[in-house]
Amino acid sequence: MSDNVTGNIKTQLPVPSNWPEDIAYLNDLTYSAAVTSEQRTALGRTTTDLEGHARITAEQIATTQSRARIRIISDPKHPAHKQRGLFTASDLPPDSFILLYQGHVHTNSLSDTNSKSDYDLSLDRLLDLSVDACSSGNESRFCNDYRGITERPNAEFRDCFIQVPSEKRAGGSKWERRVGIFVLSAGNAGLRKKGIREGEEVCVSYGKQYWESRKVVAGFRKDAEMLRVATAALEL
Ligand SMILES: C[S@@+](CC[C@H](N)C(=O)[O-])C[C@H]1O[C@@H](n2cnc3c(N)ncnc32)[C@H](O)[C@@H]1O
Repeated sequence: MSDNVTGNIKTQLPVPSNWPEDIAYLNDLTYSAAVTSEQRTALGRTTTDLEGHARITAEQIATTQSRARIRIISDPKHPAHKQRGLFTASDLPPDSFILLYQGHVHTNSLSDTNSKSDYDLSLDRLLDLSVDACSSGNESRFCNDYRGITERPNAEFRDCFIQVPSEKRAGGSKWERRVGIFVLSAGNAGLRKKGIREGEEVCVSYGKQYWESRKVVAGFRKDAEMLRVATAALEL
């Protein structure tokens, strides 16, 4: 087994500043009992299947907190005022890896899904698995949608792989599927060639569907504030 493999498993980052007390801080994914061993196996890949995907090293995981920090948003004009956001702790060039999206992996069946979660992200559509960071996760759960904050997103969710030990695989390791947050590429015109500067907020696009479904949930809950925020996000 290589050092990388051991390192990925043993990387224990300290609970970061501004972490909420009622949420468990995770160093790796946890799995619902409903996730089958076949689904777990299918999340693993041999090196030949990894074409086009970033391979995240143990060192990149261990240095997460030198790139990403949580801040409580004090600007009253920010649409997530008094909530938390994800900010960079150093200058990050285009396409660089920021951090992994940690949380609880669950199947997309109704009984295994927390319909109230604002932190649920698809992990693998074909396998019908998602990662929910509602009750446990890492800094990534605080990444806000760009609408009302910046003109456009500066980061995105991307599929990636990390190396984990496997007694069954030759070489004693396998590559396992994760979702990470990455700085957007520079773009053909090079408009984003500066990447993200130290101290800037990391913002992705949740997609219109996220805000549409929040509008529906707000209607069910008769939550006027939630409806206002979702409507405002959709108007931008
Ligand atoms: C995944 S959480 C992001 C972290 C959140 N700010 C927190 O402190 O837990 C998603 C929630 O953050 C808020 N949020 C994220 N982006 C927003 C935006 N652009 N405008 C308004 N609210 C936003 C909404 O309440 C949304 O449901």
